[in-house]
Amino acid sequence: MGRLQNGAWQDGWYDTKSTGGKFERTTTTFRNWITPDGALGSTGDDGFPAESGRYHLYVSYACPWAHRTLIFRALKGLDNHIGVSAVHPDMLSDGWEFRTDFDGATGDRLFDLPHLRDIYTRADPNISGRVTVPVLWDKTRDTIVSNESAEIIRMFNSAFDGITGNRDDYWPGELRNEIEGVNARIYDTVNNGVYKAGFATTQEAYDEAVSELFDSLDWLEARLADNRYLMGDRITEADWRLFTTLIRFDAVYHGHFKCNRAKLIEYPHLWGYTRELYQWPGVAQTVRLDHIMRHYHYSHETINPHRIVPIGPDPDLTAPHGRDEVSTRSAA
Ligand SMILES: N[C@@H](CCC(=O)N[C@@H](CS)C(=O)NCC(=O)O)C(=O)O
Repeated sequence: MGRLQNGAWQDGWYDTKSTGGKFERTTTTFRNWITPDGALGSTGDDGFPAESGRYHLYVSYACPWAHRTLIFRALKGLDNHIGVSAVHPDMLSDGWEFRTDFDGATGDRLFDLPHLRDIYTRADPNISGRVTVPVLWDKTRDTIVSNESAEIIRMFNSAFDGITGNRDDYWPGELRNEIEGVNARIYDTVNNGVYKAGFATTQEAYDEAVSELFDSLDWLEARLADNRYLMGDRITEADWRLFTTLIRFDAVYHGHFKCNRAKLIEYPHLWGYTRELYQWPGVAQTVRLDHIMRHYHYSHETINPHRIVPIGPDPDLTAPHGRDEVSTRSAA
């Protein structure tokens, strides 16, 4: 793993020395927005109109942030409008690679380049920063629209509605304030919380992260006892953002990242909720536990130096979820 410095690749692991053993996620670089007519979005430049076949998504099936974008592509009927390339699950000294010797790793379907970093330097030859997935690429302007998953899912939520006719809304105006509050806690203590626990290099940093994580899982368990989804009876982006961490929890975060006060399957409401979301039309195809297991255990040499991929749990994600009863209860 490494980063680009003025367009040149430098190998190296995350620096936690300067932050007292804490893992701190850096901010993303490309922040343009696709809009229905190419008008300026919240940040970046204008000129990225929604068009079928114009944009391409680079993902890792292992990555929870990229996973969000794959889910929104499926939920919003964008499969025939936005192509996908999936990297190899091993992220080693060259960063994400387009090798194809793993089932589901497609290679770079646009340019046949060897590394994801080549996509970044194609967009900007002097770029500095981390080379992360997801990346949303614009074939017309030959550049990166965005590499921020939270914003890509909001583009997918509405920008292409005129093309697909799919008007399902996971970011409804009347719930936005509440969603932002819930997202903030889940991002900090759950989505990123598992990484803060797993990448901590001091006991104090680990203790703090893991205790905030399990406080939040207790809070979510209580919330989902009386609410079918985080916002009640309506599924929103907050649920999909939480789902990509929950679906990885017992497979990698519990063992590999030492988030082992409890397993997900020990929380009846969170576990039923995870199964319901997994069984949502189009979602199961976006979940690749083989990529997830391989990526984390094989790529993080500092945590797992022998790169042994454990046998892993094999929970029945297709078992009846029983969540319809929660809706009935809260509606009654
Ligand atoms: N803010 C980004 C974070 C994406 C991210 O951190 N992706 C990880 C994979 S799970 C990655 O590509 N890491 C490579 C690196 O940090 O060098 C987003 O949500 O889109």
